[in-house]
Amino acid sequence: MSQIIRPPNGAPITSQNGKLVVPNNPIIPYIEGDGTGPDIWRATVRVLDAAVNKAYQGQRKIHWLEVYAGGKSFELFNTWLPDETIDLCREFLVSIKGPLTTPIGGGIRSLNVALRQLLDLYVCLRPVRWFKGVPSPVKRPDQVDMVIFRENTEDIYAGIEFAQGSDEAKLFFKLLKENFPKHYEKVRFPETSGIGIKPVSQEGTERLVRAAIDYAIVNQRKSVTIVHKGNIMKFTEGAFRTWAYDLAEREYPGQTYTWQQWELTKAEQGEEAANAEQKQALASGKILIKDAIADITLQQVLTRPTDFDVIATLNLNGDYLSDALAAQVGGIGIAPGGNINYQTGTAVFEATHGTAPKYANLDKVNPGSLILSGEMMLRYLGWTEAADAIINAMDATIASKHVTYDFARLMEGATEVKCSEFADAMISNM
Ligand SMILES: NC(=O)C1=CN([C@@H]2O[C@H](COP(=O)(O)OP(=O)(O)OC[C@H]3O[C@@H](n4cnc5c(N)ncnc54)[C@H](OP(=O)(O)O)[C@@H]3O)[C@@H](O)[C@H]2O)C=CC1
Ligand SMILES: O=C(O)CCC(=O)C(=O)O
Ligand SMILES: [Mg+2]
Repeated sequence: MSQIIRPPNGAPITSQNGKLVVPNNPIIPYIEGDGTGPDIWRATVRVLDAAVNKAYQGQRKIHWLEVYAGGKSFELFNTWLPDETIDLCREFLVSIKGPLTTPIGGGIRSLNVALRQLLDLYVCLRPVRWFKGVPSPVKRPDQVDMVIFRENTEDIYAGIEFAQGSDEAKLFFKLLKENFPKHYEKVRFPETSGIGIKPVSQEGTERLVRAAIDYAIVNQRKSVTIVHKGNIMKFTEGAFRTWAYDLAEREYPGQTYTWQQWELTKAEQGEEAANAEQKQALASGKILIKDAIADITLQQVLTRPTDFDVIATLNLNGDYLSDALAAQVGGIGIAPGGNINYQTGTAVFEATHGTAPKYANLDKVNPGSLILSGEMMLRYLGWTEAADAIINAMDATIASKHVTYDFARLMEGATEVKCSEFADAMISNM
């Protein structure tokens, strides 16, 4: 690739003793993205620059560096994800991206997933909160205030899959037949099966759960719910639950109380004693670590949202849950996220939604998710005043009912604005 010109007046963000060191002129790589990516990026970058300028009056400024992935990269360099992009994201630590297309059923594997795996961004952090006035399908969207910690490097997304009839699938089934005959018997139609493998490790689980508990402590949250399908997938999702509980009890005995402890006390001393122990632990300010099976979770986040606060879950569950929860607070147009490695500091911020290809280049979709991902990025840098300016402008713009099509179609008395006009409105509301 190497046509990349580094901004001459910018400086890199670095990390020292696990803390980010952010200069006033950081270089931040960005990937425009496919489909609606360029539209929402153009809107977002203006809002982010305006917020930084408003907050710091020219004392601080982001120096943007375009790096390439997806369709634009393929057109320019004949490669979907150049090594240089990964190297630059690693070098400059913090970046932001638009969505990238992944073909279904064949073709290239997900570039989004590849970025997360190559940079080892083990947390996909997706906060879900409601902005006053946003149309929602539920009666009390204001009760939704959850933060999803989705494991981002393992599970079925590891990409160990063998296509039906391929040499790999044949070899794999031979291995299964010869070494694990009882398991092989369970594959109902081996000749016509594709196969996928789901690795879930103790290390991967622990670093994710540690990040979720640390977040809960710092942000004074009440609970962390471990969401899993451990009744069915005992040694992956079930183990995730056990490792999560064990980690909380081992590393955070002074700050957490777990349902696993409750079970133990109940077995040894009876339910009343267990209830009293939990009550006392929570009264003393400890965070409750509990768990829920993934299917019922999808119902209960709707029916009793106040039971959920921080959620720690596996990759696939987290993918489903984040889109479902986004719907409760107004949809995927306002669902931000960040992919983070808290050990190295490396992070790539991105919206929860995809490329929404039918709206590409129409200047139509809601840039809110990417703007709020940028807001998360600014907060991550410690640029709190600029992040607050974005939240305030988002509140004011929604309150003025100047909104993109997705909100306008459900909001009484709204004026539908284009993607770029929503950004204009936010900037004028700063
Ligand atoms: N991290 C990433 O880069 C991700 C990439 N993808 C990829 O994106 C592609 C398309 O995926 P798809 O499943 O269609 O999901 P998308 O999220 O791209 O779009 C689904 C629908 O969500 C709504 N939507 C999406 N973005 C916005 C927005 N900014 N404002 C308002 N509404 C929005 C639209 O709904 P409506 O039609 O009701 O207006 C749209 O039709 C696939 O290739 C997929 O792999 C998917 C998810 C994440
Ligand atoms: O990589 C993709 O195309 C989809 C990813 C996705 O849906 C997500 O991360 O939420
Ligand atoms: Mg998704």
